[in-house]
Amino acid sequence: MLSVLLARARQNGTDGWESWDDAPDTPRVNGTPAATAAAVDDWRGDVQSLAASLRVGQSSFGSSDGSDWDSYYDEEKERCFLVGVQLKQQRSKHGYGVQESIEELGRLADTAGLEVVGSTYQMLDEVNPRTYIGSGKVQEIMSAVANTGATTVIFDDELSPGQLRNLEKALGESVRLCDRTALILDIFSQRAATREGKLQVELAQSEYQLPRLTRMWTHLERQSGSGQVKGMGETQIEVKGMGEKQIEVDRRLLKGRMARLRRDIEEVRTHRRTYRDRRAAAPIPVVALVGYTNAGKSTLLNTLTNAGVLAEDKLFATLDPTTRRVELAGGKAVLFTDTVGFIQKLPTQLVAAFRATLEEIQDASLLLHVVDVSHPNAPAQIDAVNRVLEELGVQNIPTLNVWNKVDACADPAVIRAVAARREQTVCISGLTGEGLEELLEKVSGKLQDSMVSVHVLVPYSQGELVDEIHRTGVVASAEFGGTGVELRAHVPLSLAQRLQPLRAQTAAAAEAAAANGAADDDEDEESLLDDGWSEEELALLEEEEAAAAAAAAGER
Ligand SMILES: Nc1nc2c(ncn2[C@@H]2O[C@H](COP(=O)(O)OP(=O)(O)OP(=O)(O)O)[C@@H](O)[C@H]2O)c(=O)[nH]1
Ligand SMILES: [Mg+2]
Repeated sequence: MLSVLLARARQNGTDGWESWDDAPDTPRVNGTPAATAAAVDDWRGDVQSLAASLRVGQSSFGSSDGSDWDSYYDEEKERCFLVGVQLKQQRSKHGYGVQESIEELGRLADTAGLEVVGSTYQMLDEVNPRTYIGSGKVQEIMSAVANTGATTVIFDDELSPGQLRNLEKALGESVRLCDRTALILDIFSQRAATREGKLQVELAQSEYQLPRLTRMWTHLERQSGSGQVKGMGETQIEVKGMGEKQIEVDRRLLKGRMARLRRDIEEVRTHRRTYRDRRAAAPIPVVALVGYTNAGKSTLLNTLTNAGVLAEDKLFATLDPTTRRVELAGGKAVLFTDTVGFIQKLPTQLVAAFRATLEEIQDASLLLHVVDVSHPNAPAQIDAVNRVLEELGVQNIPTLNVWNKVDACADPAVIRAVAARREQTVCISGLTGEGLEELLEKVSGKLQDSMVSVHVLVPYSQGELVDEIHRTGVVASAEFGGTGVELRAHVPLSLAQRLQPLRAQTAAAAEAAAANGAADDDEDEESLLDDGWSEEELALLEEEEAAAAAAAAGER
């Protein structure tokens, strides 16, 4: 249903074919013949302004058909040609189609500072184990490269070391080969800002390079000039020759470097863990913003908190988590954490590398799954994000679906109506501020759901606990008595556990205790129930305790 609505909401018609019957079998190679470009030289100014006006509101990656004159004349940038493959059995209803995936690859190339001059794709029953695509397609790419002046060919899927070698041989020395994984790794290495981020990316790059060392050599040797995608040759190893023996030496060097990187990462992580533990001791609930890259997570954090986080129309604008405090209605504080965006075909090395950074997500009390609901591929992006969340083992953390950029939808009213009918879904615009009040209300409600109710008597000598209950919980009543403050409140579980010694005795419980001759100091279920803990809360408490014990055992 959502996909139908989204299709209707599309502002720009995109794809050529919806079913396999419509799909062209051998798509034409797209490119800009040099001769044509020369012929239109005089029109250049007009075409450039036309191209610019067409691009308003879109990415700077204009068309995928190579008719991007603006870019054609950009002498500064490295020109690249994109190649995709659609496997017939892979085309699912919600999945990214090959054209959409190539368009996204184009945006990644743009982010990495490359100029896209053309693209092509092929539909296959299965990939060619030697060259990934068929030999006819390789020929087509060779002539497209000659026509467009491309110096780099980027494949939309990860190529095996053997496929890279064979394709490189076929395409010749003057063409640089790259795949989606190397491109994403390159963007990450350009953008990583913190020491931890940089170390993680370097480790991921090394893992990618290790089995491809021989081809990296040829790459490095040819790359003595300057190229803008340096991903594959980034690791600082001296390459002197090409003999097998030297390869072995370098493999060993690279492995040594990887071991050092792992140690350094562990050290940085230990520091961060200490910080997190400290934060956990003053339990302010953490709300993590997760979602597809470019969904608008940083914009939302900025609008909510003036965080000043870089938000831009680029993929992977954010790599390092930023955490900001937000006050909800009633003065309760929560921490909002912005995280790295996800993408379909996310390289496994990167999921693993960023697992540590993504611990921010694992610690969260609530996830906000931010979706660019104006994007034609929103359903596929939602699926891709859910898959990564599953991989990270956080699919059980309570989640609110945040449909962002409703202002950019062709028919916002329809989207709003659908969202209103769905559970746990809020429609917002991080840009205009629409829906943010409702969002914060829902956040507050969800957090309260995940809290337990307590009834405690806090002595005046422990006034700081009263502050903490007010700050992190929702207080139903507070009475100032002779010895302290009697509070009924909903608080986070960890605080509830610390408050257990201060449980207020109800009159009935006190009587029962007197009848038994002594207060029962066993924290058994009944006495907890007397203190106002519901059976459900007790079950929750037990569950959480068991989970915490299991997690602690796992860490050891
Ligand atoms: N029209 C519209 N544009 C938005 C909205 N929210 C964000 N954007 C735009 O979308 C682009 C991406 O926004 P970011 O906030 O950088 O997205 P992100 O999810 O942080 O992206 P990554 O850090 O790359 O994962 C920017 O150009 C924003 O201006 C919105 O509500 N409406
Ligand atoms: Mg961001």
